[in-house]
Amino acid sequence: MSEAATRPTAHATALLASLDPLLREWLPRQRWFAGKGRPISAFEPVAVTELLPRSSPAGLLHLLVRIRQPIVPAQDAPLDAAAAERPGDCYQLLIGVRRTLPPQLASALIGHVTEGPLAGQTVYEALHDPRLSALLLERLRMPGRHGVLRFERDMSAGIPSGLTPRPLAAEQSNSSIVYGDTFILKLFRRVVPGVNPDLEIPLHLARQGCARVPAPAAWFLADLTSGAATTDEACGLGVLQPYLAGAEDGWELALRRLDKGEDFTGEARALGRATAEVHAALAAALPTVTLGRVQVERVADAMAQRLAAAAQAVPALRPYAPGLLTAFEALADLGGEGQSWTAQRVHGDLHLGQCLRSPDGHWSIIDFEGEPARPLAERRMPQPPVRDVAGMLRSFDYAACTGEPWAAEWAADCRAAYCVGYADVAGLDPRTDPVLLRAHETDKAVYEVLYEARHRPDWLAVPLAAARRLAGDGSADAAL
Ligand SMILES: Nc1ncnc2c1ncn2[C@@H]1O[C@H](COP(=O)(O)OP(=O)(O)O)[C@@H](O)[C@H]1O
Ligand SMILES: O=P(O)(O)O[C@H]1O[C@H](CO)[C@@H](O[C@H]2O[C@H](CO)[C@@H](O)[C@H](O)[C@H]2O)[C@H](O)[C@H]1O
Repeated sequence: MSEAATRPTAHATALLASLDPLLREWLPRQRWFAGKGRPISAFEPVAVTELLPRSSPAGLLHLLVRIRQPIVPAQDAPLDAAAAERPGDCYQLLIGVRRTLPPQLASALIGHVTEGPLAGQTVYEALHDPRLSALLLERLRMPGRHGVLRFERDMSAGIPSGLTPRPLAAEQSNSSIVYGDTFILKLFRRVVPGVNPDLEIPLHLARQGCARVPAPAAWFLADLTSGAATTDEACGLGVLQPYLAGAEDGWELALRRLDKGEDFTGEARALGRATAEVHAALAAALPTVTLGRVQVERVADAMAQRLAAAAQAVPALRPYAPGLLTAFEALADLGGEGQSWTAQRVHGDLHLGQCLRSPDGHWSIIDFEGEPARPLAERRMPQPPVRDVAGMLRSFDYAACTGEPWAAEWAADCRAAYCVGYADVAGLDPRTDPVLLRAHETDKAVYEVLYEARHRPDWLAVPLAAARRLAGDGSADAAL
C-alpha cells in the first residue's frame, strides 16, 4: 500500500490507538506474523471496516494495519542497511468485540480495552468465534461492497448458508476457516497492493477447466487507492474454495511411506503429471515470453545476487558459494551462445506440502502465492516452468533427509519418476536441459538455506547438504 493510498479517519486512528498496547503483545505471538524478533515502533491504520456493528452479543471489526518496525541488521541483511526502519508490512486482522468473552472463546482473547472508542470492551481473534466466521461466509455469499471491502463470487458455484465453521489448526503463513467440510476460506494475513496470485492463478486455471486446483467460489478484496475499482489495483484479502475432505498432503504421505520403507515413485510420477497439466493450463491462460540472451543473463545474475546475499547472512553457506556460482555462470554462458527458453506463469513455491491427495488418489495443487519473502511483482513474472520442477525435486530430498539412514536412493527414484511423469504430459523430460535444471535447483537450495536459517534453524543442515552436493565440491565436506 503506498502512503498516498490510505487516508485514515480520525475515528480509525483513535480506534487503533485504543488497541495499540494489546496488539503489541498479541501480534508477535501469531504464527503468521513475519516481523518476529523486532520491536514494533508504531501501528498505522490503513482501513477500518465495521463488518458487524458493536451490538449484543458481538461486533466484528475488519482492520488493515501497517506495522512499523526498526531495522535489525542481523535479520535484514539484504535490506538497505542505512535505513532506520523497514517499509511497514500491512496485516489483515479480524477482531471480535464483546463486553464479556464466553469461556469457550477464552483462548481467542486479545485483551481488555481500557480507553478510547472501545473502552470497556473485550477484543479477541474473531476467526475462533463461530458466530462471526458464519457472518463472514454470509457476506461472501452476497456480492457487493462494504466500505473499502469488495465481495465477489462465481455465481455458478452454489454456496449453501449455515455451514458450520471451524478454524484450521494447521501452522500456517495465513489463516483458514473450514465451513462444514465443504469450503475452506483462506484469509491472507500479510497483504500487499496488487493482484494476489493465490486468487489470480486458481481463477485462471478454473476458467481453463484445469481440475488440479480447487476453483474459487467467492473472494474479497480491498480497494485502497483513491478511485480504484479494478481488481488490478485492489488488494486480495481472502478466497473461498471447495474443501478437499479427507485429503492428505504430499509431505505427510511421503514421510509415512518413507517411514514404512514403502515406494513413493507411483505418487511422484502422478505429481509430475499434475504439475505439467497445471503448467499447460497456465501457458494457455496467461502470456508466455521467450528468454533470450539479455533476459537469461539477467536471470542468472539475479540468482548470483541471491546467492551472495544468502552467503552473507548464513556463514555456513560460504564454503559452497564458489561451486554454486558455477551453475549460474553456466546458465549465462548458454544464453550467451544463443540458447533461449520459454517462460510462463508458474506456481513459484511448489513443494510436497502444496500437493493434496484426495482419498480417490487425485492430486490437487494449492497455495499459488509464490515464495512469501519475494516482492509481488517478481512473484508474478513469467519464469521457466522448470522452476516448479526444481522445487519438487528439492522436496523429495527434504523428505529423504528426515529418514534414518539418509534415504538417498528413495529420493533419487522419486526425482526420476517425477520427471518421467512430467514428460508424460509435457512431452519433454526436464532432465534433458541439465544446465537450466541445475541453476534452478541451486537457486531453490539457496532460498531454502536462508528460509531455514530464519525460520527453522534446526533444519538448516537439510538445504546445506544439497548446497554441498550441488556445489560438487568434495573438499567442502571438511567445512561442515
Ligand atoms: N482446498 C483445500 N482442501 C483441503 N485442505 C486444504 C485446502 N486448501 C488448503 N488446505 C489445508 O490448509 C493448509 C494451509 O493451506 P495453504 O494454502 O498452504 O495456506 P498457507 O499459505 O497459510 O500455508 C494446507 O496445508 C492444507 O492442509
Ligand atoms: O508452504 P509455504 O508457502 O509456507 O512455504 C515455505 O515453508 C515451507 C516449509 O513449510 C518451505 O518448504 C521447505 O520445507 C518443506 C518441508 O517442510 C520441503 O518439502 C520443501 O521442499 C522445502 O522448500 C518453503 O520453501 C517455504 O517457502
